[in-house]
Amino acid sequence: MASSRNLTRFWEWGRKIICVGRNYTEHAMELKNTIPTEPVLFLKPSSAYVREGASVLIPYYSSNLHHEVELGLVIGKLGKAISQEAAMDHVAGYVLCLDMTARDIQEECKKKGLPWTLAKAFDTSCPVSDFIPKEKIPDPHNIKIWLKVNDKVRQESNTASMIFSIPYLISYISKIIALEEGDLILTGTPKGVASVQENDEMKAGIDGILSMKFTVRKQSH
Ligand SMILES: O=C(O)/C=C/C(=O)CC(=O)C(=O)O
Ligand SMILES: [Mg+2]
Repeated sequence: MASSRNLTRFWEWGRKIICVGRNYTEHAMELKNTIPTEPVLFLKPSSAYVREGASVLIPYYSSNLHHEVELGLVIGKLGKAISQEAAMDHVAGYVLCLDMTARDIQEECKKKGLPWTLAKAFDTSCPVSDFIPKEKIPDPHNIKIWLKVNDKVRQESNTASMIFSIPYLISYISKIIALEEGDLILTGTPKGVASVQENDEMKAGIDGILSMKFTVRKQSH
């Protein structure tokens, strides 16, 4: 039976946010990571969502918050162990996302062998754009995504540079975690990640499709 919920406002449903890391060679290299042979996965809670008009917060325990602009895949129907051939049938649309990352905390977690939750999953760590219907992006492996801070370009790349394709990611993830309507997959960030400061304005976009703006504020204790 079809859901009565509005998929174009999937962030209100409280479904899963599954993030892929190190999916662009030049970004893996800028952080001195090896190039992965399988996707690197982590999760964010739905409380991480933030929409234009609200601020992105620097967590009180971090002094190095990084932006990561990413293409997001909005899942339209339930699937487990989805084949690569069927994968695109499970995509209902797209969003532009920021995977906000407390890089100083992530470095500490990596050194201590701890999970990345404090670095990646805090409230406001997942700004999202309006929903983009699937038909508006006929080839998601050939779009330009970009991010500016205070009008200066920081990230600019084509999704053609992803290491693992979208069908591969959907197939790989769904063997481990069932994908449900309203889930979001972040496909990884290209190179150029860097710090933002209080009062900075982040503007990000997909060429020819949309753009979005967020202001950075400090979280009070
Ligand atoms: O391994 C690291 O140092 C950092 C990895 C990430 O933050 C991965 C991503 O979130 C990404 O590549 O988009
Ligand atoms: Mg990321």
